[in-house]
Amino acid sequence: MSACSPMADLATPRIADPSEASLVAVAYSGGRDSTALLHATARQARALNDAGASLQVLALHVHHGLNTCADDWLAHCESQCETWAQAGLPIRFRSARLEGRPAAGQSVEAWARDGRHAALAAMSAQAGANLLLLAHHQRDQAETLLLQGLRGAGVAGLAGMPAQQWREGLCWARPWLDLPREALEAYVRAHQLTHIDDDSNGDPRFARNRLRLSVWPALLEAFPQAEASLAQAARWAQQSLALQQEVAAEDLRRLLSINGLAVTELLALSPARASNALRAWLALQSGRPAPASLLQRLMRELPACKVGAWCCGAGELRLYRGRLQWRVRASEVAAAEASALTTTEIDLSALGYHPLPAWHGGWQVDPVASGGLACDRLKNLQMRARQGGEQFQLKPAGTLRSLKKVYQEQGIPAWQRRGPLLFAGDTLIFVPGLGLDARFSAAAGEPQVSLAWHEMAGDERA
Ligand SMILES: Nc1ncnc2c1ncn2[C@@H]1O[C@H](COP(=O)(O)OP(=O)(O)OP(=O)(O)O)[C@@H](O)[C@H]1O
Repeated sequence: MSACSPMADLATPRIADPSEASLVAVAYSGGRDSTALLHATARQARALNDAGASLQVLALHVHHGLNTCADDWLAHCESQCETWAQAGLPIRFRSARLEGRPAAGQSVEAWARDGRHAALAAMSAQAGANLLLLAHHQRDQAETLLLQGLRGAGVAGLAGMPAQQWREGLCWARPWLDLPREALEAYVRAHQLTHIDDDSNGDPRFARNRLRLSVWPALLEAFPQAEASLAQAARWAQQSLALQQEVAAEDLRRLLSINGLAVTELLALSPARASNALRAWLALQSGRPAPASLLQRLMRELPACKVGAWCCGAGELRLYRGRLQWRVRASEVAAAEASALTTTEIDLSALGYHPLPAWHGGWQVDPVASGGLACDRLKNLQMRARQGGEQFQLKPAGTLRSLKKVYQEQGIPAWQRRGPLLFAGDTLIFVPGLGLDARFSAAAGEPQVSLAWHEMAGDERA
């Protein structure tokens, strides 16, 4: 495969061979880079189809409704795809238009990015695509690292953009992240591709534009290797981030119980390791990175506290009997209860996070080696609110007991008993806070997954 082959090196647990995927989505803004990526992907799909595969490429365009030229860009993208399709490339086109405007004080860039991501995810899901390609390249990665550094980011920010990442059952992949911008320019020239030029790229109100226009030319002149070196620095940061996450997961396995995080044991760790574990736990609880100020405060105050409460997004942290617990605030719980009265049919067979805004949370599905739910049981499940009278078996050698009794025995506080229950038909199979009903634990060697219910923080629910 050539250096510009967009589907090279995209091996993932689910798509080991790209020819197995019948639909590959490409995020197509109409700009130079995504035009090149879409064209190269479609050409490669056609070559694979000639060799017997059956691949379709889905070009996904998002109309942000911000620029007066946005209608023209949409029309350009649609007509370009039509032209390519007529020339025999296996391309289909879809678009979505963002509604509303950024709120007063909200960053336009952040609003557009969040809306675009949601629209791309929704269009991919609707079409049945689980691989979405983005045209970021090495220069974008180098810029991201610089911008994050200038904001004072930690390792997670300095790691830049991942080459691939599963979110909500969709693999977001950047196959050209290691390619210099010049390689894409050369591809566009070689194939005489036409693309749009977004005039807002010259607007110095946006930090990335200021970096591109003023800083980058001077930087390159003084340090010609800057792009490759910064991208390499992001790769080292990605490795460090992975290591931090592994250490945090190991520590949390020891420190966590159903009653929360053991504070004495946490503080017995080195300060760096303790704040690493705390950061990971807070992010798991609230579904988003914890503010650095909260983390610093907790590290300072916890050693001197026996009881305490701290605000954390829409949630609240409580220290009680040596354990730190996180809970959604009472008003949020009431809203969640009100919306949780109906049965929701759900298919959890895709790995990753499945958001359920109406239930104010989502399911995280991860592969495990043992103690999980068999993969062939993940379709046709139902979520229901607790009605009373449910039966649950906690241990393999135990008996079926009333859920209420199991909650009491395990010391689960009332506010942790509100997550939705997961049923297969009439049988309760999973309870947030308690886990999987032991009768449904998959046999050793069987493909299986772990399930976890995460409540969303309030600002995620908007
Ligand atoms: N409006 C959009 N519709 C669909 N995908 C988009 C859109 N804007 C950006 N993307 C995707 O995100 C990637 C990075 O976005 P960025 O804003 O850096 O690109 P761009 O300058 O708009 O266009 P390009 O990267 O195509 O030159 C794009 O390469 C493309 O894959």
